[in-house]
Amino acid sequence: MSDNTDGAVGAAGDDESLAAPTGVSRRGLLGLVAAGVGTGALIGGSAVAASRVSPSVDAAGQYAFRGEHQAGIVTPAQDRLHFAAFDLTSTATRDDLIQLLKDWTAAAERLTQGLDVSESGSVGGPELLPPDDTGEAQGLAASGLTITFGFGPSLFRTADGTDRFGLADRQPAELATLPLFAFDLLEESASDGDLCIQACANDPQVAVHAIRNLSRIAFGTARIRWSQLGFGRTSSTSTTQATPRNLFGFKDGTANVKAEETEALRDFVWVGDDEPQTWMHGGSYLVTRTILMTIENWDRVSLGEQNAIIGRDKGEGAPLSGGSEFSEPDFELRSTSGEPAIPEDAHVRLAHPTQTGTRMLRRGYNFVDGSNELGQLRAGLFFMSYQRSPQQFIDVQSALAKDSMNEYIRHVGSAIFAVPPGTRAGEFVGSALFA
Ligand SMILES: C=CC1=C(C)c2cc3[nH]c(cc4nc(cc5[nH]c(cc1n2)c(C)c5CCC(=O)O)C(CCC(=O)O)=C4C)c(C)c3C=C
Ligand SMILES: [Fe+2]
Repeated sequence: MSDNTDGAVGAAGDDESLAAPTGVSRRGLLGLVAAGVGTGALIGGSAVAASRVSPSVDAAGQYAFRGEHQAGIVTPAQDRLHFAAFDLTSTATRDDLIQLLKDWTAAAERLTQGLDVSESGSVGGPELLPPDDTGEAQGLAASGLTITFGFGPSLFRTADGTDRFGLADRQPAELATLPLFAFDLLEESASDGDLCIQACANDPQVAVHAIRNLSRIAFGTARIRWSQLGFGRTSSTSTTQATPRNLFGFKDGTANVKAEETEALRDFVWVGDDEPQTWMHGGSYLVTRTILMTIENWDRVSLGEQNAIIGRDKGEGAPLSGGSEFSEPDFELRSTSGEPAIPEDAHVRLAHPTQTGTRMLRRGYNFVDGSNELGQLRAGLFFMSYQRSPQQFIDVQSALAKDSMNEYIRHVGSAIFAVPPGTRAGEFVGSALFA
């Protein structure tokens, strides 16, 4: 498999590629069943569960769970997110952790095929027992679901240095809690975690169903520490996708590392063979930042000032030095008054590789989590970035200390996870860590 395939087997539903899905939707599956084609031949030779075989409500494709890299990184960013960070319970043992990862692997592989978590699923089990699957995804297609797992620093060593699971000597040197940055106002309720699961799909119910059922499987071994729903992607991760907009109304993701940039993925996203912890080869580091955006204040800022803060124009997303959306910014260009066309404290100037010396793959989502007593929305950007080294994020975030956007945002959550490489046939997620 090439560097950027990420295990895709179907078109899997980004807005531009929905027209040509090649994954087998439940509706398509039923048609083939009716035509006498054995279902075992269609889905990896495994028997298809009796559950969730009602017609699909859409025809989005599927992504293979197994592959060289975990799906959900360079996979074209789906429109919906449910993210959860977990802590192991105080009684959980190394064997419990391994069993959990095995159970999660089996369930995730089924879920990404649009199936219930087990063969008996939501309605196929005994009447006297709670069903294996909660059932709210019955009748829904796979919807491009990807499930991506990560390991936090506290899985390797607790805050007081305890090696709970015999993993301390397998901790990558770079996997450490991020430093406190200027303006950070971090809340424990949105930070850190032993494990994480990122579920992305084009149907919110499918993403929520995945997290709900995976957390149910973890009962007694791990529980959710914090979680976040996202309703609209704020990045494109493939050149086949249109650039979406964040809640400031700007195009976001224009200069992102894209799935088609094989060399950039190697240089900036995938952990290379030089990492002493071999179990991380082909993996990546995920940073999450819960960033509140004071949109009521932002909405009172003039268009010209908004453009100057970002360094791009709100309509096209073109750099203020001119051109169109994908033109390279010219940071040397000055206006007739002698001022830089892209201000010194503009977001894109400070975050640009010419300033930071690095890039990252951003995969964030918009969120609105209710409102406060003043009627202000608790809105923001759930920022996620994948990088070969956490230092890349640290360098960019440090450069953003001078960002004029800081007046309108507040970082309240922060976490880092080592995301192991893809799971091959016969393996469970992260199995090389325990070898
Ligand atoms: C530490 C990394 C970054 C954080 C945190 C971050 C927050 C953040 N960004 C926007 C809006 C935009 N960001 C844009 C570009 C951009 N942002 C980062 C990094 C972080 N952003 C990078 C590396 C880049 C690319 C720089 C480049 O190479 O040109 C843009 C412009 C469009 C684009 O290229 O994506 C916008 C708009 C918000 C609103 C925000 C926090 C709420
Ligand atoms: Fe940004």
